[in-house]
Amino acid sequence: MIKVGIVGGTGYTGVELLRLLAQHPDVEIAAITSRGEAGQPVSQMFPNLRGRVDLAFSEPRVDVLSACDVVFYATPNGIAMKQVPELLAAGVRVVDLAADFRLKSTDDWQQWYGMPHACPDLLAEAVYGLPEVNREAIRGARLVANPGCYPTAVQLGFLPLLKAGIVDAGSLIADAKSGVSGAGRKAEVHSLLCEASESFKAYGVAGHRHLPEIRQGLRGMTAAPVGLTFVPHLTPMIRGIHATLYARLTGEVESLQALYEQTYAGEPFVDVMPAGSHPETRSVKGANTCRISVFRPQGADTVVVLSVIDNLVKGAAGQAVQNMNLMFGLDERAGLGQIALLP
Ligand SMILES: NC(=O)C1=CN([C@@H]2O[C@H](COP(=O)(O)OP(=O)(O)OC[C@H]3O[C@@H](n4cnc5c(N)ncnc54)[C@H](OP(=O)(O)O)[C@@H]3O)[C@@H](O)[C@H]2O)C=CC1
Ligand SMILES: CC(=O)N[C@@H](CCC(=O)OP(=O)(O)O)C(=O)O
Repeated sequence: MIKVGIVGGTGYTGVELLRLLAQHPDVEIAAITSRGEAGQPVSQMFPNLRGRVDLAFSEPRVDVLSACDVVFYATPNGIAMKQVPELLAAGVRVVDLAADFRLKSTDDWQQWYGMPHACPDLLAEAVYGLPEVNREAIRGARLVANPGCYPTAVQLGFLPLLKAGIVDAGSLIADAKSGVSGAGRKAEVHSLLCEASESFKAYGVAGHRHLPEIRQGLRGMTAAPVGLTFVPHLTPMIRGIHATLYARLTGEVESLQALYEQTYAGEPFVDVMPAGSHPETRSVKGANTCRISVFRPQGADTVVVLSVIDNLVKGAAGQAVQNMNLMFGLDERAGLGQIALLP
């Protein structure tokens, strides 16, 4: 059994990791941390885990985490980078759900996250954990940077078009909407019921920290210069991301539908919907799936792609488990068989 530690076990992505890992056939959960809840039994705080997780929250101490085979960081940005060098030195592998190891440029990190990087020497080694792009590098990696939620939906949506070189990579548009759990579990005014429900708004239009991450990923898919307009929105639902993507066709393609189906043939967690479908966020709620459909409205030169994920699963904890499976040579699908909840 693989001994797993979770740092940040009381946040939404930490609890989602617990839900998935408690059902994983090859995993033993060995440590779950929370500074605020240290000493409290996990199942007392989260009764859905009664009978499944028989541990109490502990302090995030490196000496305790060093006994694990792999540690997941489900913590705010800038926390993992302070502990990861010691864990790697102790032979522990790490999957960071935060952004600490996603950007390759320390200047970009400083600019978008507003703090100096604590271990810039590890950025080259860290593997960006989008399996549909980096599967081979993830196998055997010591340190995986799990992608952000918006970046997962947007990159998977654009990938077939950029790889085929049939769109203007300089004028891409990603219009994305997220459920409120994307903001995490900490108390904040903008995520209160009365603030977030029965309303809908864009935010971060001038620049969101996922912009450099998405741009970096898209640059790896094409030799052409990439230009991206990214506009996130907060929508009054709990889980889910719906990304509507626009690109201008510049090259010939017989069938966009066939291009998407061929690109993702054999991918266990990307589902290309039948032509003409409009994927709904509820069709992926609780599942590690990205559902995609592709359109060319009125035969004009604009391609429209619809890409939906659950921000907490394929956008965070599920993808992290998928990465762990690859790192340890397991079946990539192990523990990730959940079907979405309807309604
Ligand atoms: N929510 C989402 O949809 C997604 C989130 N992410 C990323 O995943 C990470 C976790 O997000 P989320 O679960 O939403 O966050 P939450 O705010 O819900 O939870 C954060 C967790 O981290 C712990 N924590 C906070 N500060 C520290 C610290 N200094 N040292 C150790 N533990 C700490 C908290 O517990 P305590 O304070 O008690 O120790 C808590 O358990 C973030 O980096 C986020 O950006 C990525 C993709 C999607
Ligand atoms: C709705 C909402 O607030 N979403 C978050 C993004 C989700 C996330 O946690 O992204 P990282 O992993 O990169 O931090 C936001 O826009 O800040």
